[in-house]
Amino acid sequence: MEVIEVGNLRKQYRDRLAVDDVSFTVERGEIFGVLGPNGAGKTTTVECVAGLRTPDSGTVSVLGGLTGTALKERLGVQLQNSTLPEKIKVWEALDLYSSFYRAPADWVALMERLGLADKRDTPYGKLSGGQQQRLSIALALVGNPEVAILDELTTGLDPQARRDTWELIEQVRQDGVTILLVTHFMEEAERLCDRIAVIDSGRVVAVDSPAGLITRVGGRQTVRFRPSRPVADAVLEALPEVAEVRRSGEQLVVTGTGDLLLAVTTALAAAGVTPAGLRVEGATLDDAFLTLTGKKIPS
Ligand SMILES: Nc1ncnc2c1ncn2[C@@H]1O[C@H](COP(=O)(O)OP(=O)(O)OP(=O)(O)O)[C@@H](O)[C@H]1O
Repeated sequence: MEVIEVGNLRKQYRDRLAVDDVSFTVERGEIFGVLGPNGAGKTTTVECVAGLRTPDSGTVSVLGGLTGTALKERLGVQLQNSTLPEKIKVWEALDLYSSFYRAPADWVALMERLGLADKRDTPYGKLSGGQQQRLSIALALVGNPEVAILDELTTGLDPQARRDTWELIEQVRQDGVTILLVTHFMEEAERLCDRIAVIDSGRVVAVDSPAGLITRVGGRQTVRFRPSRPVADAVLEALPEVAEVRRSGEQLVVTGTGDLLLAVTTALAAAGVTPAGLRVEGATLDDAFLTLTGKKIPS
């Protein structure tokens, strides 16, 4: 069953077209990712889904078309740059937010799950960036939502806190919550998302599983090595298997398809070059993203 349906969404801010034409559906129990470069229109899209912005045209339906209070009861939202009053304490924020819902979660348990128990009496303004982020996730989940919208979930968290948050989100999904996740991080998208909409310049360029997106790159591989002596790019570029030759420090990075490794090593042997530290890598979600959008997301 579809929990979120977005059809031909369009949103303009004055002279800036933020969302041009975005359509996707999210199934119950899914973690659905919205991935795209800066300014692609991800936040605007999910704000429209959350009912916080009115689209200029197109349709948005959440949980069969709920609106107003009925929707707020069943939807949890964590938005980028949402701030709380400096002086509100962690427990006060959780207690206050839980009072907005008829059947809230146990906020004490949630506070513990997010590693905030020892910050219970700390004012929001005195929390670190990562702790503020974790509190905002807790506040999105305190209403026991059926659908959670999480925008840049782990931005600002250190690697350990990021991994802990991913585990938490996996647990939340196991509880049956449908999650719409905006992210910049390929690793996060690959680890968490069942399906991903890749958005670029306000349009959906692909919707697929992470593996499906990678397959679209068409078996692209990368061979890396340090040549024992200088070798001209043209030697490798002449091979039909080779699409691109780059240099990264002392390393040569050769991208291509087919039996790339054999073609490259044979050509190097013919040129009297030994490849040191030879590594072969398959396509990644980064490659798929680059192919689909022509842009690279900084990690
Ligand atoms: N309130 C606003 N008023 C005017 N322009 C806006 C507003 N909000 C966003 N924009 C512009 O609309 C475009 C899409 O922004 P949006 O925040 O939706 O993209 P995004 O993909 O979430 O980007 P980021 O990853 O940088 O958050 C951008 O060019 C942005 O500058």
